[in-house]
Amino acid sequence: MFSWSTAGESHGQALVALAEGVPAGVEVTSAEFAAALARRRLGYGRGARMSFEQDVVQVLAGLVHGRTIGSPVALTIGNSEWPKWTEVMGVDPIDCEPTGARAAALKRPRPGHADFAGMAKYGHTDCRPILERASARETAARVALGTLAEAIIEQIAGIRVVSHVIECGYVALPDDGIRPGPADTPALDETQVRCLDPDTDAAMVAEIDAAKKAGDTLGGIVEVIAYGVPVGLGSHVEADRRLDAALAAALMSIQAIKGVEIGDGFHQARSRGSRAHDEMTPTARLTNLAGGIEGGMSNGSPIVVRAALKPISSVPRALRTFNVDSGEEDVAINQRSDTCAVAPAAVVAQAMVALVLARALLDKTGGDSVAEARRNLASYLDNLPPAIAAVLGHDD
Ligand SMILES: Cc1cc2nc3c(=O)[nH]c(=O)nc-3n(C[C@H](O)[C@H](O)[C@H](O)COP(=O)(O)O)c2cc1C
Ligand SMILES: C=C(O[C@@H]1CC(C(=O)O)=C[C@@H](OP(=O)(O)O)[C@H]1O)C(=O)O
Repeated sequence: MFSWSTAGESHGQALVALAEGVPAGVEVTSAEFAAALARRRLGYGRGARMSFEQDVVQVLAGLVHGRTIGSPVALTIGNSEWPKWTEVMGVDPIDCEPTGARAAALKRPRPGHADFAGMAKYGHTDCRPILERASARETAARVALGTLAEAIIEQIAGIRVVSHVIECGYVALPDDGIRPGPADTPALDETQVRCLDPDTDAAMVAEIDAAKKAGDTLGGIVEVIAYGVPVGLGSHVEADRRLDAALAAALMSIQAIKGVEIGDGFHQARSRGSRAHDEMTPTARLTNLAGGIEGGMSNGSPIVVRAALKPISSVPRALRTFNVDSGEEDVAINQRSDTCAVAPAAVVAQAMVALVLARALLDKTGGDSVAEARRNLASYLDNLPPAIAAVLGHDD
């Protein structure tokens, strides 16, 4: 079974990513991992850390001459800032207390962060051990894994995944605004806030500037679209095999994501049934309000999912909190934070969707190599009942 995990702290030596159940013969290069990581650093509204830190990716295992060999894929993303943090974040015991600005214990849990609940749960009186792992720095490892997942799903099934920003603060892409196609990732990379509509992109930049000027932060809504997903990934038969449930959990696991929508889910809820569902003719689906999933299974239409990102929690206009030592009122610290991370969140959401689809696809096809998985997929699709193949457009 395809599975993955990450390790690493925000100011530790490196992030680590591990993927298991990877078929042999997936073509992917170090340069592709690096390009995806660079994409996650894009986006207007990011803080200073994005400009001085680099993601140094190194694939350690599972890949030989640009192809997976069937063994686990392991990689690290070195933190180029590590030399400044060795004293505070070093793994071995030290003889004396660390010194310097970075060493000061963080005693004021920041609202909207993991600090308060994490200190209570793990028994710390310093926020550092909590914030180091709660930080969205970890999403770099997920994006690296997503690069592998995108290669798996494209090379076995021709699936292409894109992500964009549809809302940033009060600015929204109009309902009839331009949506990215399967090959639009390079065009999206050229935008400021990952929105192809130039007027909306510019309005989002202005919204971020206004929030920053007011000492405030912003969230937004991202959309991920997966094209070319074969019918029948996921299943209705058991709760934990539902594709919509897996996608919702994966997106919700991203730091600061507070809402997930499959297709036009919230709009559907406000509609009458006669307008809420995607009718079929013998040769086509007429709409895709369901976002490509019915009964927990892909239905052959593009998969469309959205995720809502809360505003950045470290608000320059300091939020009220308390000091964990004195119990007295205080305000939260705020250092060099992002103003808005909606563009990188879209890239992270894309990675999470690719990871879920890679698992669902390999669950369906089986196969220890790309070639075997492809043969199995072709055999399944070639044997669909003819009238069903006709609706999907597979009858030619
Ligand atoms: C790509 C990305 C970048 C982020 N950057 C920041 C940041 O610079 N400052 C901040 O306070 N929160 C940032 N966050 C959000 C925090 O990580 C998040 O609010 C915090 O971990 C608590 O979120 P949770 O309640 O969903 O766990 C970022 C989130 C993402 C997805
Ligand atoms: C480092 C990254 O994002 C970080 C995510 C983050 C948070 O609280 O989630 C807070 C900021 O870090 P710091 O507080 O150390 O300045 C961001 O820069 C990254 O995305 O690579």
